[in-house]
Amino acid sequence: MPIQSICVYCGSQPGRDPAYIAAGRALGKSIAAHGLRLVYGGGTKGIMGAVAAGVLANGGQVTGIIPDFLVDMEATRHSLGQLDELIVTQDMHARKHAMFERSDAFVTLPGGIGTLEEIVEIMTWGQLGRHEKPMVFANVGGFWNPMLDLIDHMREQGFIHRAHLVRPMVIDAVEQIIPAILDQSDGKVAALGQEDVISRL
Ligand SMILES: Nc1ncnc2c1ncn2[C@@H]1O[C@H](COP(=O)(O)O)[C@@H](O)[C@H]1O
Repeated sequence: MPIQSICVYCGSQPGRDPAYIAAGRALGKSIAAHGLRLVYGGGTKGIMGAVAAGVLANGGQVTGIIPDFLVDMEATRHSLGQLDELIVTQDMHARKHAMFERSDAFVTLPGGIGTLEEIVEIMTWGQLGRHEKPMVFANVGGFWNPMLDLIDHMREQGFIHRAHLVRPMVIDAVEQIIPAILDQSDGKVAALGQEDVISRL
């Protein structure tokens, strides 16, 4: 099944380093340039807003999936009207399920607790054999290193079972992410030969 849509998990805040917002915009641009659809949480601020803006500014398509209560928290409600598809769910559970169902791959940019929860759930479902969709940590400025260390620690201590099912890619350069996902889905990731920028847990 060809990759058609990319789910991006990321912070609803911009973070301290301007590189995070720049990475969000660049990833959005890359998604649009490859003719793929962005699926994301519908936020219009922070890195979430930057990714969506990056897609829309480059003629791409965006599906925002947002729970009812968060629509009302969005000060810029009108901005949601700029998305070409907006799905409003009853609650967070329905939202996360809809994001999973509509996405062919998952990318995690820097973010906070919400972002962490989202990618951990996707890794959990992978470990349980519920999907084989590509997963990527966009390791902007080494942001995810503490998380990657924790996962290594869990593995060393014997808590990562069926580890072959939980093998997200770790990619530093945002421009490399979409090509790596497309190559993985073609079974070509080994041929990339870029172990310095693309590694696997
Ligand atoms: N304003 C928001 N709009 C949409 N979604 C939001 C918003 N604020 C938080 N969220 C949810 O949280 C994650 C990101 O959470 P962080 O804690 O900022 O990493 C986002 O995907 C939504 O699920």
